[in-house]
Order: sequence, then C-alpha cells, then structure tokens
Amino acid sequence: MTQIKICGLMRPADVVMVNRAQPDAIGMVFAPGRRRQITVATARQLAQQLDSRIRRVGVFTTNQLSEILALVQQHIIQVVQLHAAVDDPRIASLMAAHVPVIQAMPPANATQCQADYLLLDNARPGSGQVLDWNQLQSQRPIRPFILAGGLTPTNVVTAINKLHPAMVDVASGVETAGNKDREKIDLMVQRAHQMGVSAPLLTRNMEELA
Ligand SMILES: O=C(O)c1ccccc1NCC(=O)[C@H](O)[C@H](O)COP(=O)(O)O
Repeated sequence: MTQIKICGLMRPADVVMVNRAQPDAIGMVFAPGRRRQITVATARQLAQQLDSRIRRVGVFTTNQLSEILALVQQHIIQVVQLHAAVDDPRIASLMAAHVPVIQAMPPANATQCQADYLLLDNARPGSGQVLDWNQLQSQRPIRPFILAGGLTPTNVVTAINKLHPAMVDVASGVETAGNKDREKIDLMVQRAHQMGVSAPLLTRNMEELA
C-alpha cells in the first residue's frame, strides 16, 4: 500500500469526494496568489466536514509563521507542508513547536531536508509537471519520501513501481477543467493503495493535533 495525499481541496463538494475515496491525507493551499488558495473560513468549513481519519495538511510558501501556527492551534490543519528555501528558519520554529513538517524540494536538494517528511516536487508545485523519473531512479533518497509532480491515475502505477515512494501527492491529475473530479480521485486512491510497500508517514504527534 502506498499512501496518498489529494492536494488543493477548495469546495465542500471536494470533501464529499475524498470522504468517499479515503486518501490518507488532503492538502489545503494557503500560498498567496495561487489558484488553489483558500481562505481560513473556507478551510475551517472543509476541515469540519472532512472524515477525521484523513490527515489535514496546510500548504504554504511565503506565509508568515504566525499565520501557519494559528491554523495549527485552531485545529484546522495537523501537518505543515512548506515550499521554501532549504534552510528556511520557519522549519526549525515549527518543529520546535512540535508541528509535523513536510519540506518540499527538488530531488537535487533531497539530502538537505531537515524536516520530518521529505516531499520531492518540481519547482512549480501544483502545475502538473512531471519530475524526471529516470534521473530520480538513480538518486533515490534513502529515507522514505513523498512523490509529487504531474502524477495521474494513468501514470501513478508506473511511478510507484519505478521509485517506491511511501506516499504519492497529486493536485492537477485528479482535476477536470480546474475542479476536483470524483472518478479520477477514486481511481488514483485505489491504484496507490493497491501498489507498493507500506511505510508509516504523517504519524508524529497526530494524537495531540487531532
Ligand atoms: O497546488 C497548488 O496550487 C500549490 C501552490 C503552491 C504551493 C504548493 C502547491 N501544491 C502542492 C502540492 O502538494 C501538490 O499536490 C503538488 O505540487 C503536485 O501538484 P501536481 O503536479 O499538480 O499534481
């Protein structure tokens, strides 16, 4: 079983789809100016409607540390996913506050990951661009990692067989015309869960943060 995160939920209808499909985690994007950015009010509503077995990840870029911590303290999110420089000081601050952190980075920087979880993604997150899997195969990280970047129901099985990620992460590949698509989400979750080897991820401090 490979775990799966469905990223970029924006509407209550998206929550209905994931509650049915049962991915391991979902992502809510707070990155300023991005198409999938949602407000705190929308995030609170989505979090309340989400099945409590599904982890709630907040996705951030240039956001203030105080904004990120407030979302954790209000139990809107349980895990922070940061797309930032490798040595961003917010990572150490969040970890010192016992907040589980996913650090997103291109494969070339993977050894510099200082966070709880490593996410391999391309330089334009959420754009649907596929990473260079052949190159990644020759420089696979030794620690468990999350794979993102242009995954779809069609290519996810090949990606898992080639790269053995502990979790796959998808935004564009489960959308049609910019909205989440129920059939694509169902297929993506089924295929990820049927494939690969289970590695525990996104488990640290979850009881405290539920
Ligand atoms: O999804 C976004 O719009 C986004 C914006 C800014 C920072 C991160 C963002 N998404 C992060 C994710 O976890 C996506 O699932 C990941 O980048 C894969 O996206 P895609 O290639 O579209 O499947």
